Amino acid sequence: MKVAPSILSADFSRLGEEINAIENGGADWLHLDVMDGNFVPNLTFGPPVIKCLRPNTSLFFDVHLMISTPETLLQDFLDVGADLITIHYEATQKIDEIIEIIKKSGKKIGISIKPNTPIGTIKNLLDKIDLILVMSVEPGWGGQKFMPEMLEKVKKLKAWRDNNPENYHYLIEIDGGINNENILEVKKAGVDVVVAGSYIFKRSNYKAAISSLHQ
Ligand SMILES: O=C(CO)[C@@H](O)[C@H](O)COP(=O)(O)O
Ligand SMILES: [Fe+2]
Repeated sequence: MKVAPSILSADFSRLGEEINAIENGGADWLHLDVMDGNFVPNLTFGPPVIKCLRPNTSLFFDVHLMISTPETLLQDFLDVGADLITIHYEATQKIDEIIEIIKKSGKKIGISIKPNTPIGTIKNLLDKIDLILVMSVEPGWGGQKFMPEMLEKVKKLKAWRDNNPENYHYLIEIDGGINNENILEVKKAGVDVVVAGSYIFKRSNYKAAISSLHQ
């Protein structure tokens, strides 16, 4: 299982150093939470910040777009070095178009769903995507409480993929409230990639925090 620290809980005044520290601490991916103050009430950063971070690390850039109509900024995120772009199912009417554009660019495409969106809603997209991101908190902030009932979505996604390996190749990622107390349950449900923000960045030893999620 891969661990993708979310820089949302990092010290933004020292972002480059923080990323080097989690890279040296064994992070597999870097999770970048982009918020627009519209799809979610919070605001973070956009393509210029990601562009500055790109030469600083060789980590895989897992960009989680919590923005309305992501199609308008898609090319910018591709241009600044995103490796995987995850858009929210609830944020656009143009999912098929977005999937096409990202696939043509050679980058990976993920779809995310909020806690209240049933998993069946996106079933018809699963054969076209590289990753499905199950939100285990309401998107918008780090440091919220994990919603264990979201693991039912993970179990369904795993069963669908196991039963249809020719058509389904997606990774299952979970995001929100992950820590050393729920990680075993999360792993057992079938998650391939865990995002963790506050659990890692609130600790002084990032390596130990990342290792505790890997085990
Ligand atoms: O997308 C989001 C929040 O909307 C996340 O990626 C959070 O940043 C995860 O933070 P923790 O819940 O692990 O503190
Ligand atoms: Fe996220």
